[in-house]
Amino acid sequence: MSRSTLLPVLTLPNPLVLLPTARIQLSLDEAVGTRLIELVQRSEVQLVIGTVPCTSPTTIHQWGTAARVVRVVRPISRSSQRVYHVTLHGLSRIHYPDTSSGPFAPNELIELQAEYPPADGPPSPESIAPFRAAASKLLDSLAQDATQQSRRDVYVKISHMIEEVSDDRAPWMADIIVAGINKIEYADKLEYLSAAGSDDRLRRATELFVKQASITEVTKKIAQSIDESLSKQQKEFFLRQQLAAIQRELNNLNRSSGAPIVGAPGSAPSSGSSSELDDNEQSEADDMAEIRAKIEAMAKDSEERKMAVREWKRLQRIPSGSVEHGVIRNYLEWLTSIPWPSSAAYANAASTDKLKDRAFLANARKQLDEDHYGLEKIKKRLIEYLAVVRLKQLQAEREAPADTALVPFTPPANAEPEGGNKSHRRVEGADAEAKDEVKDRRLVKVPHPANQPTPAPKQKRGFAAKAVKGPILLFVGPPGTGKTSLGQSIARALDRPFQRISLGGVRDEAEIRGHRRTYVASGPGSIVQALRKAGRPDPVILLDEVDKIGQSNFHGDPAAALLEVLDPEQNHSFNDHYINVPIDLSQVLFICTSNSLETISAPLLDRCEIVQLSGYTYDEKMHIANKFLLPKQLKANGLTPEHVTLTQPALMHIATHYTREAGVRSLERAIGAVVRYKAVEWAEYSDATGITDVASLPPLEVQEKSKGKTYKKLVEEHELEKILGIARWDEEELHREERRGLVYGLVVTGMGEGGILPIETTAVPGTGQLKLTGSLGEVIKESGELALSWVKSHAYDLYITKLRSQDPLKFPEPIDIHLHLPSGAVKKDGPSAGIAMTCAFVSLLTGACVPANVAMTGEVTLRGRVGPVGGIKEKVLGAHRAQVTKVILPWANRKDVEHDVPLAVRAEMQFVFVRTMEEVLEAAFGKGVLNWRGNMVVMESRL
Ligand SMILES: Nc1ncnc2c1ncn2[C@@H]1O[C@H](COP(=O)(O)OP(=O)(O)OP(=O)(O)O)[C@@H](O)[C@H]1O
Repeated sequence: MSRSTLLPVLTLPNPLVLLPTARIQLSLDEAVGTRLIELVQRSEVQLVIGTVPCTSPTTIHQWGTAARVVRVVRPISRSSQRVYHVTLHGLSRIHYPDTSSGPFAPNELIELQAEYPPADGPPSPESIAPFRAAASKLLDSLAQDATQQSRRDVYVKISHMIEEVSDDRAPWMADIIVAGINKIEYADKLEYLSAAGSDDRLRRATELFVKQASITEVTKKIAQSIDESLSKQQKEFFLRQQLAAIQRELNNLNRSSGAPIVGAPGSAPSSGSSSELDDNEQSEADDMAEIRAKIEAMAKDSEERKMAVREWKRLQRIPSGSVEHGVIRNYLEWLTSIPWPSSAAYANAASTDKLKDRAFLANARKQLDEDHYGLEKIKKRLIEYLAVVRLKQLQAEREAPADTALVPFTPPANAEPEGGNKSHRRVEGADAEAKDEVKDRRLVKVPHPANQPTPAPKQKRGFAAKAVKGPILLFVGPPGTGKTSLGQSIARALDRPFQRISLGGVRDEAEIRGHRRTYVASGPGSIVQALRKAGRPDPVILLDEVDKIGQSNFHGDPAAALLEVLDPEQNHSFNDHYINVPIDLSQVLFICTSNSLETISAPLLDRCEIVQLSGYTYDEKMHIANKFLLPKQLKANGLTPEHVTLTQPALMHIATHYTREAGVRSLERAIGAVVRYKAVEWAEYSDATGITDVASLPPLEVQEKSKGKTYKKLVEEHELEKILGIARWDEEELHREERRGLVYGLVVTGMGEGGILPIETTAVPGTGQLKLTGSLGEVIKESGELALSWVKSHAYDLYITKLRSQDPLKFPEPIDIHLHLPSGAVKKDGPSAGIAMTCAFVSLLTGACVPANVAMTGEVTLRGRVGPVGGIKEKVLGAHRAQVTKVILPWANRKDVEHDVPLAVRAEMQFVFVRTMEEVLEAAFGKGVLNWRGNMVVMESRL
């Protein structure tokens, strides 16, 4: 029979449920806490209250648990609303018959009628056995999955208790376990709380345990299946990789046999099942197949083939995503893309046929004339050069033994490099030997197959058999004189590819020779790159600006690397650090260009044949501008000769006032600027009038009458300032003046360009010293001192001093002479300013002036002899450009003027060739301007 009593009952907030045997702790607000404390204080024994779960904010469950109040504490902090903490220990189930009197709220202490259910007997064995089994199973699996050792121990301990506990204590055990499992749902707990009878309780606990165990099992299974599916993906990835590899092999087979592989997955184009998604894989496969085919085409037993095969084998062993794979592949791509002279692919070069052509030299001459105006001597030299190349080539072909021929290697249908899968090659017994023998015969000299069953067609010898070593040309001259474009013309004449390597500022040997493969992002040097771009082993390679290559430094010696490239004795086995296989460069025609010879190392000069280009006269420039530069610029700017016509005076004005150079590069640029200006004008006119065809352009008068926009084809001299701005060189000409102590010398700059250089002298109070400034080198300083000594020794004869024993720098007043060469930042050296400096001193000390139209060059000795100097053509052309009309030159340079200076220039200038200083003074100052005391002969013998 159940006992009924009025109890203080604490409503538990959702999802709290207190089961018998369990303990909970919860916070209460001030009012509830104070009441509870009052109750505790009033009670003589330990206070027991009822607890009831709130199933919703206003209702309570019908079953609850009587609980002992273990502790009520009031924490020190009063900040929060819930200020009391109470600990309750569940004792037994209680039933609340009247729960409809609500509404109820959680966390409240209410008075409720509660009934204790009657004590139940021991549970039946039918419900105990499944309970024990289900509980053990659940606890075991919980112990297995527990991550903390302490938890695992608890589960194991309870599991043991289940086995040992007596039957009548089993419901108590059920309460303990259900209360201890956090994962049990709220509704299940409420239902379990309602189970008053022992059997009922065990049955529901068993159900709960089974449910929990199956949830855990399912969770595990799901996790496992996720794991499995992940590893399946990985498996799929590997399978796909294998599939791609198989497809590649099939494609190779397909390609070499020419037959489509029907139904092969990915045999894309033939099966028609390709998709753009396969592109990457497909192109990857294609690239590898291409490399492989190129390796196969390499000459057997050649160094490059051995290296390629070795690297190919390594490539096969390395996973395709790895860094190393990329490095090796990159290397193989380079190695196989070099046009190896030994390769059968280059056995027949088109240029050989070209060379055999009887009209070869005539055609070459035509080509040179088409590309360049003038340069007669140079063209003659180039024709000689081409004739030598041709003769050597033909001779090499004749010398090749007639009874041997190269059988070109045609890869067999299923051929593969040595690095390939060996199982493909397996053939049985004698048959295998025979096949190997056939393979070994690839690209080797074999006796002429006169009586062979299937004779191979006789081929021309490959490049490996030729040994043509052309001389190396070195074009030296100022910028823009056509050195590079002459190189291009030679390549066109020989019908060979042209490549240009700029050596200006190359400081690192690796730029020529490549970096070793151990460096990150290493690659081959410029020679190999040029060969690859040319695509043939016999290109014309222009080494531009060899004079500007860096000297030996800690990055190696680039000039030394160049020596190896250019030396015919060494360049058949040029070693690029990256490629690391000797490369035969003996078929390459190297042409070097340079602005001056001074900075080129002697060993390099020794290997080259020098061809001097010294700049153009105005007349030549006019021709080049009319025939080449203007048409080129018109074409480049989308116009025709009908659109723009430059008058000859206008062209000449551009050349003389807007450019001051030996070559024609600035002239071309200025012409380009004029053409562009006209292009804009034409476009504006065309937009305004709708006239698009220049043929229907009305005459200028008609255009002007219409009062709209006008367009004039003709560009005249007076319009240039509007187009090109103020002329650059007008001012300087005004500044050339006739002054005491000032003389114009002739110089050649580091760029190989000639010009005039003022030599300024002035006298300042001093102690008879000579001061030389203007970045002067040792030699030019010495010749300055020498010049002064000559003047001092002739001071009396020239009426500078009154007594032979007087020093003109000390009498009548002590002075210092300061000599300066302007453009102070530019280094100057050499003896050729000797006569000009002497004239400057004489002018300073006598007061006579040298006219501004006179310029001179020549070395002077202490005896007053004038010695020859270099760069006469450049200097004379420079003087001509500067509109100097009288040039004083050493007698020994007469032939240079006759040979090198164009007639047109000679006709416009006066040349005075001198042997002695006296002749120089007469030519410079004019006859009779300087007074001489006594007789020259006497004077000379005295010295
Ligand atoms: N004799 C010539 N006939 C026709 N065109 C010429 C002639 N000389 C030079 N040119 C033209 O002048 C331009 C400059 O020539 P190029 O580039 O060959 O000069 P470069 O001597 O190589 O100069 P750099 O020393 O600066 O390299 C080119 O457009 C070239 O065609």
